[in-house]
Formats: sequence, C-alpha cells, structure tokens
Amino acid sequence: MQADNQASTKHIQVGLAERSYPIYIGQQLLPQLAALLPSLPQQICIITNATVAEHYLATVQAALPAECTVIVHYLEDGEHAKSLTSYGAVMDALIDASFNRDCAILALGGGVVGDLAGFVAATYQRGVDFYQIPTTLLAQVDSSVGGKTAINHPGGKNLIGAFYQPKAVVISIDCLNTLTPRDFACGVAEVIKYGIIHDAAFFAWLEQNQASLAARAPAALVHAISRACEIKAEMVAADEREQGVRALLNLGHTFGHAIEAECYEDWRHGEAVAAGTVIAAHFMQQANELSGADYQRIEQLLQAFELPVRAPLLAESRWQQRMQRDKKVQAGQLRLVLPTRIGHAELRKVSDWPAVWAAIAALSETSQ
Ligand SMILES: NC(=O)c1ccc[n+]([C@@H]2O[C@H](COP(=O)([O-])OP(=O)(O)OC[C@H]3O[C@@H](n4cnc5c(N)ncnc54)[C@H](O)[C@@H]3O)[C@@H](O)[C@H]2O)c1
Ligand SMILES: O=C(O)C(=O)C[C@@H](O)[C@H](O)[C@H](O)COP(=O)(O)O
Ligand SMILES: [Zn+2]
Repeated sequence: MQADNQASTKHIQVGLAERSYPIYIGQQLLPQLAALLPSLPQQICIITNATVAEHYLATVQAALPAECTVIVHYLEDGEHAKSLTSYGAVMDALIDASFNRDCAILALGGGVVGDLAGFVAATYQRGVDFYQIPTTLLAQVDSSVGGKTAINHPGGKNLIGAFYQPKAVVISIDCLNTLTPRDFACGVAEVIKYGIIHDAAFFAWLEQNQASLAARAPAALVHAISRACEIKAEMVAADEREQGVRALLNLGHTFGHAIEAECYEDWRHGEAVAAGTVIAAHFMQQANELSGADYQRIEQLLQAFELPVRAPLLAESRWQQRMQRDKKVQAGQLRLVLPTRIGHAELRKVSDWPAVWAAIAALSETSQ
C-alpha cells in the first residue's frame, strides 16, 4: 500500500501484483473520469439505481469518451436488489446489447449496486473489467475496495459471490452531500470498525472529530475515507481471500448479518454492524478480555453517530440458525471477530453458545 498526498486528489494503491489498482479520493472527480480511467473500453455498462442516477448519472455519462457505447442498467433501490433476479436481468441486458468480453461494468452507487455489479463483472463471459464509483460513505470506505462481490439468498447475506477486484475506485466526496443522515451514519459504523480492529489513534481521532465528521466537513471526510481505505487496502493486499487478517474486517458482521437476514429492509447493513459490534464487545467485556472503559468508548462513539447499539428481539433459535450460515464457520464451529482492546481484535473459535446468547440477550431491544 502506498499513499500519495502531494496532489489534492489522494491516491492509495491496493497492492495485488499484476491486479493492483488505484483508489482516487477527492472532490468533483466524476467530471474527471476519462482522465482517471484512461483504459476504459468501447463498450460500457453503467449499473446504478434511480436515486443515484437522479444526482450523478448525467455527469458520469458526460465524462465518458464520446466514442463509447454506453448502456445504463437500473436496479431497484434497496437491499432486495442484491438478488438472483436482478443479477439475471443485468445478464439479459448485456447479452441483448451484444456486449463482448472486452466491455466494462461501471458501478455507480452504494454497496448494493457495487456488490451486484462486481458479481456481474466477475461472471459475465467469465470476467470483464470492473470500475467502482461509490456514492455512499459505506461504499467509499469499505464495499468498493477489496473485491468481495456478492448477491444475497433467502438463506442469508452474500451467500453467492466471488472475489473479483475492480480495475480502479473513484471516490468523489461531494457525492455524500445528497446522502440521507441515516445512510451517512451507516458508513460511519464501518469507519469506526477500522479504529476498533486496527488503529487506536484513528478511533481517538473519530472521538475528537465527531462534530466535523457528522457535518461532512470535506477535510474530515477525506481523512476518514483515506484512513479507512488505507487500512482496508493493507489487509486485502496481505490476505485477499480472507484466510487470515482480512477476517477482522468482519467485526460485528456474524451478528449483523443475522439481524439483516431476519429484518431485511428494516435494518441497514451499517446499523446491523453497529449493533453486532456492541454485542461482540459486550461478550469480551463479560469474559474480562475487554476493559469496561473500552466497551463504553465503543458504545458511546456509535451512539454519538445515532447508530443503534441494541439488536432487535429475535428468538434464540433464529440467531443460532442465521449465525451458523456465517462464512467464517468452520466444521460447524462459530468463529467470531472479538476486540481485546481498542485498536486490536482477534478471530476466535467460540464453542460456548450460552455465553454468546447471554451477550445477545443482554443487548437486545427489550433489555434497554
Ligand atoms: N463488498 C464489501 O466488502 C462490502 C462491505 C460493506 C458492505 N457491503 C454491502 O453493502 C451494502 C450496503 O451498502 P450501502 O450502505 O451503501 O447501501 P445502499 O447501496 O442500499 O445505499 C443506501 C441508500 O443510499 C442511496 N444512495 C446511494 N448513493 C447516494 C447518494 N450519493 N445520495 C443519495 N442517496 C444515495 C441508495 O439508493 C440507497 O437508498 C450491503 O448489501 C452490504 O452487505 C459490502
Ligand atoms: O471486505 C471484507 O472482507 C469485509 O468483510 C467487509 C465487510 O464490511 C462487508 O460487509 C463484507 O461484505 C462482509 O463479507 P462476508 O464475507 O461476511 O459476506
Ligand atoms: Zn460490512
């Protein structure tokens, strides 16, 4: 991972040998797409949704080289769009348009658009070029980087997918001006995650700069997004296919994905991750492996951004069934990402279900 702060546009490189790629972070980058992405092919499919298109599609289309053939495919807005049905519809559109193997898929939107578009790119004609233009904070700090592409199955989150890296990621922070407060907070949940698992100084910076980040001040945004992308780039470069350190990026997700799968559309991903993170922290505090002070700081920082710190009330059997579908489960055994202090977390095998259930129950909505 290298960072270049000399120009006003930051450039972080995800180091994956011949598949290395740049992340560009700055202001008003959409009009500069052609210069930032000089290798765009002749056939381009933009995957987006109506909410995002209303604000940004015309700028992106105007920025693409005039000689390109551009088709636009609209997904429905919402987590339900990460489905086999939507995936099939994009495939139909690409085939109907006679797009070849040298086409490119351009994801313009949040994590839903990016995850599905990436899976389309990974599988259309066994793989075509893919570019990420993330427009939510969550997508800018997490989902657009690292190549986890996926769609959901009624059985659970992200159960169908592939590791498939983009050719480049273009993060234009002005896109965040139109994001709702709720979706902005969802991105902050994943930003806080990086502080907990890897960088105590970054966590402290977030505590100290809550107000400017919540106000979406450009300098605070650039710092938070850049640091998040640097940490993610480093972990992905070290462990692209999640055999080791990359699993730490899953803090709170075993709980969070269970919440999302049970309550699709009511809970956003970032909200479920926030509640799941607090459960993981509580589990460790109860085991005397995380200090009460650190637990309080984690809960308070999430609350400061108006993120939920209590899980919905679900039956124990629903939790157990959903958590058993987590992709980190090995030989039927749960593996959870657990913080031992702010700045450090570990992936642990956990066989003591009653202790896990006690943490969930203590932090479910009725116990507030
Ligand atoms: N691949 C990964 O590594 C990874 C990482 C984290 C999350 N995810 C996935 O990402 C998804 C969540 O992503 P998300 O939080 O971006 O949700 P999302 O894509 O549903 O976007 C949230 C909402 O914001 C709208 N929106 C997007 N950009 C906007 C803008 N600039 N202005 C106004 N509205 C805008 C969307 O239309 C949507 O209504 C989940 O499916 C999650 O599993 C993947
Ligand atoms: O990039 C990763 O690795 C992550 O785990 C990032 C997570 O924030 C993200 O939600 C990811 O999609 C979860 O992956 P999954 O393997 O648990 O489905
Ligand atoms: Zn996530």
